[in-house]
Amino acid sequence: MIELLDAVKTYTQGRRTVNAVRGVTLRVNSGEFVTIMGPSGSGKSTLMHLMGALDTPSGGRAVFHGQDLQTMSDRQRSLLRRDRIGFVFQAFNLLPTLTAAENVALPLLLAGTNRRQALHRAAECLERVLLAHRAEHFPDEMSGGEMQRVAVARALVADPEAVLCDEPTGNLDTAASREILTLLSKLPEPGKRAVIMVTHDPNGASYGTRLVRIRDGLLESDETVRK
Ligand SMILES: Nc1ncnc2c1ncn2[C@@H]1O[C@H](COP(=O)(O)OP(=O)(O)OP(=O)(O)O)[C@@H](O)[C@H]1O
Repeated sequence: MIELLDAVKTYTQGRRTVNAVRGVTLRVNSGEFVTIMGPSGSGKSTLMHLMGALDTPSGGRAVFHGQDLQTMSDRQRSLLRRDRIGFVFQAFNLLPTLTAAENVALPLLLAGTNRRQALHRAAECLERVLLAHRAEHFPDEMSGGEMQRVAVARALVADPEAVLCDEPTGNLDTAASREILTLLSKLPEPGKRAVIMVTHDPNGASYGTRLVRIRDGLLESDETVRK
């Protein structure tokens, strides 16, 4: 469903060039929970941005369900992200003035869904992350683990085919990390959804079905994780 074919990403700042991703070929299928590990600066986030249509490669190809990202307009790519990909980041990125339910509903509201329907769907997603009882709470009334569960619910609200997570447990204690990882490990469904997670935590990688290691912008290894 998501493919990188000899993908290259080069950043240029003035006369300085950084080869963040130097030719990576990777195919992620629905049903998989792929974790990406590697040293700081090795290109993990850049790789995730390419797979999530947040960025386009400078060379090679990034393909989502057969569609080449470079052939899409910015608007088409942003609709792809809105409707078919969910994102979870280390910093939760919840809006402080909205309740949990409103934060989860926001992507649908921005897409034009009516408020009643959007809040109904948000309630379903909050139930899925076991937070129905926090629907009317504001982010500053919740723990870090709860805020990240709201962020997972928000990522699921459009029923996406891929959920991309960049260090989702980076700000959480061990117990909350475990909860989030357990939750994420239940999201992949064959024929429906894949989860891709960048992590520094080897324990986090043990929740995945496949571990990809990146070093110096290149794929170092790609292995099935034994349960
Ligand atoms: N927008 C940008 N402009 C210029 N250089 C960038 C940009 N984004 C990333 N880089 C550089 O590309 C390289 C790879 O960065 P990336 O963030 O993908 O690594 P990472 O493995 O995710 O690192 P970390 O684990 O520290 O988050 C780094 O050298 C970084 O400085």
